[in-house]
Amino acid sequence: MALIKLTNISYDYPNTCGLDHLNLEINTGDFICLMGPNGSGKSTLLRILSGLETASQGDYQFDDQAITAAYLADPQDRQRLHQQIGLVFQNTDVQLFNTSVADEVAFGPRQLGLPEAEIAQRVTDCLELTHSSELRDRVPYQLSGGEKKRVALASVLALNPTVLLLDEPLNGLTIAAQQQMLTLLQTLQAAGKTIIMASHNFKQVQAVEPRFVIFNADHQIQADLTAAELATQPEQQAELLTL
Ligand SMILES: Nc1ncnc2c1ncn2[C@@H]1O[C@H](COP(=O)(O)OP(=O)(O)OP(=O)(O)O)[C@@H](O)[C@H]1O
Repeated sequence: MALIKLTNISYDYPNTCGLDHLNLEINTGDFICLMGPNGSGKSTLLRILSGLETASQGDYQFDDQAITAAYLADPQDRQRLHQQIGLVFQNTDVQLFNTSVADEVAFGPRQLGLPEAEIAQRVTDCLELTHSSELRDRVPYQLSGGEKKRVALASVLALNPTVLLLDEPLNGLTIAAQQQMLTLLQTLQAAGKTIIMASHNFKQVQAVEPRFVIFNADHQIQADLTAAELATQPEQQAELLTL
């Protein structure tokens, strides 16, 4: 049974199409890389999966639960989904709003009402995991782009989600930091998490051998391939190198 099942999902913005009749199944432990041209719908899909938006049409099932506008309108149900699916935004500035990194990472667990000792442990663990321990007393707003990405990821991990959604997590990072981020995501996958990331960095991402879900400019899924399948398709690979 798939963890995530999208059936005929479309999303319409006021003047433009965001997604056009998507069908997609994602299993627990998958590592998926969403690729495609600018504006093809990758961020829109991540927003729908996270429950920030609901599809204009179609059916979204998460862990056998239909995620509908009515479901998301219920604060408890919405919180349950947000606990299970964490989104690291492309623009981390919209995600970071606390006055210290430690408070930023503690924010989600505090919202859940966890005991302070448990919160403190999660903050320490998630900062360590994201190589951000030395940032704990810094002001998030003043961090570098790469540091902000690590702290945003730590703050999402602090909720211990089953599924991690990341919108262009490699953007603005040095090659070394990109590799560090991918290694971390692989570690999380090995720990049982499901990883779904949007990226343009085919060369870097290729090394972690994800499943590639490739969009076309018409906001549809053009191909859904394992890394091994993609390796047998030089034309598709050449196209991904141009994104
Ligand atoms: N808030 C919005 N209002 C109107 N149209 C939008 C909005 N957000 C996205 N769109 C449009 O929806 C389509 C899909 O956009 P989306 O951001 O999902 O693409 P993307 O694949 O993530 O692009 P990129 O690679 O540039 O990040 C595009 O045509 C875009 O212009």
